[in-house]
Amino acid sequence: MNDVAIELKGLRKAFGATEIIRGANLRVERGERLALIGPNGAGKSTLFNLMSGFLQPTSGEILLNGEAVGGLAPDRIHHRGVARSFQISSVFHNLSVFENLRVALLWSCGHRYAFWRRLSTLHNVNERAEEMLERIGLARQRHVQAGLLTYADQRALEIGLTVIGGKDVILLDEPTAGMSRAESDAAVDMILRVTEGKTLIMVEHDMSVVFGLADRIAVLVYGEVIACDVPQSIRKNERVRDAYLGDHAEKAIA
Ligand SMILES: Nc1ncnc2c1ncn2[C@@H]1O[C@H](COP(=O)(O)OP(=O)(O)OP(=O)(O)O)[C@@H](O)[C@H]1O
Repeated sequence: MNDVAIELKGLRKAFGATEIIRGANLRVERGERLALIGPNGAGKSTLFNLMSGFLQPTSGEILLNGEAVGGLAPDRIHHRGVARSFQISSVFHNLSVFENLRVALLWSCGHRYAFWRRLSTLHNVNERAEEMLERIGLARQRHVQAGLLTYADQRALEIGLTVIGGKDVILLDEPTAGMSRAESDAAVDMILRVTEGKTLIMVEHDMSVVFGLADRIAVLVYGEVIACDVPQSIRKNERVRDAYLGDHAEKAIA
């Protein structure tokens, strides 16, 4: 059994004449939680888009469980076990929290959502949606229209929608962006709970979230992974401090 869930080898992506990802190498082990950090414009979202099929690499390889997936369409990569969230909300605002979870689950299993179909008749769907409601802490809001949830609860729902399909590799793009300190702390606990046993790759700017969640941290600077290591080593890494962490590191150590 291959212990590497996802691997990038010499990955490059150019937009016109501008190369944004410049030979990125990364190995993410099965079941590990990896935070991807780096300055604005370093190429973190671009790397996510490449890993999830929303962009095609210019060259280099993306291996999922040892098999090349670079260039496959997003639905094919999803089918092979990768689920991603977006910075922009993917929640259906007019549907209830519970209904959102059921739709996401059906879509992930390859069913088309039909409003006239009695979803309750579909095997297992209600049970799994119930379970996810509990895990994301929204059981009491199950009948609330998703658009009426607080911002933090909408982000929690979004994570539930990403994870509910049962994929093994979860990509979260800035899951705590825009949250208060208390909301971010609660989100960290929730993310730890819902991604247990899965491979998690997360883009995040908030260093207390990064240091609270990650087994390892990969630092992307100008389209290259300049370091990938356990948090204690990243804190001490001179190159990382110079290129990015600076003051962040001092705060993270505290
Ligand atoms: N489709 C595109 N066409 C042209 N340039 C692009 C495209 N997508 C991203 N870029 C450029 O690539 C660079 C990296 O962008 P990206 O969003 O990946 O960075 P990031 O590390 O996620 O930044 P941030 O932390 O600010 O979200 C930026 O200069 C951006 O303008």
